Amino acid sequence: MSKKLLYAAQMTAFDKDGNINLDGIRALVRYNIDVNKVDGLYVCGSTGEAFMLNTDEKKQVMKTVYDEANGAIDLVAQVGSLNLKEAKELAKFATDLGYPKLSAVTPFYYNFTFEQIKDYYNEILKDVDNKLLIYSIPALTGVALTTDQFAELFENPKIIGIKYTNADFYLLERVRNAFPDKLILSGFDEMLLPALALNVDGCIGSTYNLNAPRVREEMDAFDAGDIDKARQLQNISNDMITDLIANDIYPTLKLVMKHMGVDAGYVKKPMSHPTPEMEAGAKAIYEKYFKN
Ligand SMILES: CC(=O)N[C@H](C=O)[C@@H](O)[C@H](O)[C@H](O)CO
Ligand SMILES: CC(=O)C(=O)O
Repeated sequence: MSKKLLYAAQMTAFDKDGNINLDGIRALVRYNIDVNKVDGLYVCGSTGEAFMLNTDEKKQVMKTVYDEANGAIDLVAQVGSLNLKEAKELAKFATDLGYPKLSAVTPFYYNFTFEQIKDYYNEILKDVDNKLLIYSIPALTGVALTTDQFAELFENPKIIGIKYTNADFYLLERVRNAFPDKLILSGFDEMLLPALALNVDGCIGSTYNLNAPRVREEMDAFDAGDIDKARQLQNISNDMITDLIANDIYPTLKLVMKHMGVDAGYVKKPMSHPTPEMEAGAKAIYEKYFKN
């Protein structure tokens, strides 16, 4: 049985005014490699607040992460954008840098038809020699692809898998069995164990920036057939994720990181800057789940 893959969704550090902080980004990457020992990073996704960045900022983030990782781990550049020209430009930029994989969110906001979505993916990949994971997150995009639609997208051989951020386990079972050779990575950290039960290849998530060691232990327990242990670990993780969400997850991820010795700076507005109550909540999360 091959080992499950653990990817952190890379955060982007900002200063108080919303400018990207490259030193903070480097420190986060180092922590993910040296302490979390992740297999890879998902760069410029939701957790990276990338849908609030301009093209040049996205390029700077991709370059800084690539540079700091220095070939030590796998890297996935999320290039999807409602501006297809930007998506293409980023796909070329990340590929030229050396990113071994791309990903693109399904185009959102306008109710695009499936034909339009298919054109979008094929267009992004047309001029680049790279592989791509479909980023499926229906709760935020409103786009829920079916098994048949995934099959049509997979007709493009450059499309190698799915980042599956969806609570629909019926669909996950259908998709996993329809495409045994595709890379399927689970995107809801709080639903990892049921996704493992359906034989996903691993996971990508925001909370792994903090919680990767516990999650590695859970996946190893699962691989070893120790489901009770995996369930206990998922239970602790889910208490932690429930507390993170109640405290406002994006700024709180960064606040807890700071307790771990990594200054990840601020989130970007319109996300919220921390209040004293949020700071106290983050300290409590750190002490309860991470201080040893
Ligand atoms: C929108 C978003 O951030 N999704 C992440 C990955 O897809 C997850 O890692 C969640 O943050 C996490 O599962 C908490 O709900
Ligand atoms: C996995 C996730 O949270 C992201 O899109 O960044």
